[in-house]
Amino acid sequence: MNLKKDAGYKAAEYVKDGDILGLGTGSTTHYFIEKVGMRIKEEGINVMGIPTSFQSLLLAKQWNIPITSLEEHDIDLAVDGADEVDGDFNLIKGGGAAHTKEKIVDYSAKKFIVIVDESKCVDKLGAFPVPVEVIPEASRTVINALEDMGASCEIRMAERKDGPVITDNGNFVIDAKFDEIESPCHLEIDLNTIPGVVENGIFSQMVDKVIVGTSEGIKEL
Ligand SMILES: O=C[C@H](O)[C@H](O)[C@H](O)COP(=O)(O)O
Repeated sequence: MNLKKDAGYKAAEYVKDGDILGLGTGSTTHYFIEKVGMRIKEEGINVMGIPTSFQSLLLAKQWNIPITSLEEHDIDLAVDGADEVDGDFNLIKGGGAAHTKEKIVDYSAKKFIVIVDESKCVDKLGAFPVPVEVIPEASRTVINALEDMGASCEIRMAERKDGPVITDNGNFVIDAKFDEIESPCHLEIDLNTIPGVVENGIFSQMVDKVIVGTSEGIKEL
């Protein structure tokens, strides 16, 4: 049973001929991109993708999905994963450090579908730390500001490289753990007012549908 694959493949059913697609990042979106590639090959549908990361760019190229950009096109449908989803469709994203481009793409789409397995569904956001992308030179002052807001912070370290994770945009990521996130919408706005913050991983707007892979089958919320 592969719940991420179930959700990703289901979302690909919403792709229509001629669509411009926002291609999210991560292990769940992997299956969406794969299935879109299969539909291009088998059904001959005509779509183009706007990637949210080097990961989704490379995967899209592997599946022969034509690539375009926001300079050229508006997005009909964006499909993306999440690290947490609450009952009001607020999200935490950025477990793969891709949330800045994801937010640009997802928020600009006419329709935004989130795909997750059931482990990502929560009553309240916050067990997963909020990823905050920062200009490297601002790390210390941003951490000070985040701590003043009640978070405990860590600069995310790379696993197969010495030193910090460097995002696709050349920045650091601070993982900010808040005890409670009372208002995702306010926190999303407040975090972005700290000088040096590029973007944070709270997504409190724009989600049209959540597709959840569960052990009892697909649920569409
Ligand atoms: O930065 C990464 C993205 O926000 C991902 O969409 C998110 O972390 C979920 O990834 P996965 O589907 O691999 O759990």
